[in-house]
Amino acid sequence: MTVIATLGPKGSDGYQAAAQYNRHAELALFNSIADVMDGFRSGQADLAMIPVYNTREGEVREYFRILESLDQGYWLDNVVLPINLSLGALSTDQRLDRVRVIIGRSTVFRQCEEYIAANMPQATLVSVRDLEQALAELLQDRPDDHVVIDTEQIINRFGLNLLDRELAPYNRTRFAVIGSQPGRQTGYDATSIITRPLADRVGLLVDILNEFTKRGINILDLRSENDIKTQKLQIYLEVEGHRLNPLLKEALDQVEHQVIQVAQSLKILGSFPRVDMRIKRIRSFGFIGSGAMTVWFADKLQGEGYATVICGRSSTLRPEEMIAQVDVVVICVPISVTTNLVQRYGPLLRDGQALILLAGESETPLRSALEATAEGVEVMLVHNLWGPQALTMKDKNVVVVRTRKSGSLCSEFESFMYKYGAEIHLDTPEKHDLMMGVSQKLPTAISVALAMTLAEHGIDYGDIDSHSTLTSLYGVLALARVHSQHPRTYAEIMATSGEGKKIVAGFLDHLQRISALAEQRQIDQLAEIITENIRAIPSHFLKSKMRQAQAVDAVLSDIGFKGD
Ligand SMILES: NC(=O)C1=CN([C@@H]2O[C@H](COP(=O)(O)OP(=O)(O)OC[C@H]3O[C@@H](n4cnc5c(N)ncnc54)[C@H](O)[C@@H]3O)[C@@H](O)[C@H]2O)C=CC1
Ligand SMILES: O=C(O)C(=O)Cc1ccc(O)cc1
Repeated sequence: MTVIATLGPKGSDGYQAAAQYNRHAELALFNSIADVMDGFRSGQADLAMIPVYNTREGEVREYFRILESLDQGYWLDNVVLPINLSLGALSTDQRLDRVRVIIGRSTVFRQCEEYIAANMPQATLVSVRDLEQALAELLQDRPDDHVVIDTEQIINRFGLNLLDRELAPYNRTRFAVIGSQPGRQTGYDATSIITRPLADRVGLLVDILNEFTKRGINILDLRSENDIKTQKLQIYLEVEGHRLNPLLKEALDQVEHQVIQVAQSLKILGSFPRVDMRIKRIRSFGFIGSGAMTVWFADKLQGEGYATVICGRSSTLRPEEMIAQVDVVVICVPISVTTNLVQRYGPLLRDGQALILLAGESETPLRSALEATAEGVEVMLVHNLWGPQALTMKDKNVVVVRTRKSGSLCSEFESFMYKYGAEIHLDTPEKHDLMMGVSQKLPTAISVALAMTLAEHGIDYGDIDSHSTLTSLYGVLALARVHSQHPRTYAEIMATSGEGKKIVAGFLDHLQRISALAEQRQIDQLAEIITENIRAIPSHFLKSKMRQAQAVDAVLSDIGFKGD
């Protein structure tokens, strides 16, 4: 039978946490965290349960030092226990203003500070290590001005009268479960790490955090302490992901060898299923479409603890069945079939579900989604401006088009993207499509037309680099990007409808006019057009983009980036 070492006595919060973790386990009860750990180390118990954080007290200070010396154990799980503290007395008519002594454990006193100050400010607090023994003595001596604070179970177990309940509301304690085997990977994990005492170094903390941030790894907790003897800084971190996750391994490796630059300066305390204090309304996402972007988002959502189901054209699970099972339906198919599928599947959603469109076009698909779904169905469009090859969404743009039917489920999806660092921009459907005319339809059309022109005139691509100016390189880079990815993605982009169409149409008119003026050698007029353009472009925009262009020039002229 499993034996768990935990804080006693029977009925206390430590006892309840261990019983909640494994109700069949035998519990070995101790009076201090250090004794609990000694019990585990000496082999008296298979697991140890120690309090690490309380919503009212903050961190439990001893645990930092205890964990630092954790040499033969792993932090492998957690228990979050609501703590309900009650007041017990020997008589039922005990008046609170006559109480002289309150008996309890020190942590309980800290949690009930406000209650004691408000109701028994005159009382002396007697903090005991061994509550069991203190209560036995109380029952023997029976002083009429003593009361006890602890859980209701303890008050009842010692036959005391319950005077008041819930002395400290919103009181929850997180306990760490320590075992001798590392925790298994569940896909929704966190890892806790502590550093050895660190030598002073400018920017150390920022540089450590940056290794996680640039890999899109969320930091859940950060604390620091000064080592008692050396007064050097020690940092405790809890980050999302399992210690076997390649990105996390890479980040930890960089922190140890590139940032701190001291071997063995990090100690991984363990990986465990993530403790979720936030309230989530969405449990599951169902995707219609099983392409690259679906796989990308489903993977990230799973990492956030959501269940995901994917329906492709050839999967056995049909969208009709899937829709009935999930909270949020995501349609992520080529732009040209999005509206069709919205019309087909939108009516199957019921009130309380959400339909999220992941697509590069907004006006027509959203209008159909609003028409096709019942009044109580949430509707929103998300257009991520990165491709499926992106490692993370950190600092990448995403356009979110909310509708009058976007509610809390849609907000939860937005929060998920916010959490992982996406730059969220809210647009109307028309604004989205207009701006995609500028950033997608037109540049793609130009790149495609340029490649066709080069082919038509038999231009040798080997001559491009040797004859390019700094300015002409940009167009060639766009050409390369468009022709290095899935042709269908860019064909779909060129064929989108909505406000963006007028950008391509306007461009063609102006190109023709410029081309005619050039043909007629109207140099003054052409220069006048450019001057007018300069007046229309905000000067701060021009300046800032020119600075960026020069930074790109510097990279491109670097020997490693010169074309070969
Ligand atoms: N690939 C990219 O770089 C980006 C794509 N997007 C958007 O994501 C959406 C999906 O794009 P990808 O995943 O890249 O496409 P994809 O071509 O990789 O996958 C599309 C999926 O839709 C399915 N599909 C095609 N026609 C269908 C039909 N008639 N009925 C049912 N399913 C059908 C295909 O079987 C495939 O599973 C598009 O709306 C696109 O605008 C957004 C940003 C970037
Ligand atoms: O990676 C790139 O350059 C892209 O342009 C990716 C991309 C493709 C399609 C979209 O709708 C949004 C972004």
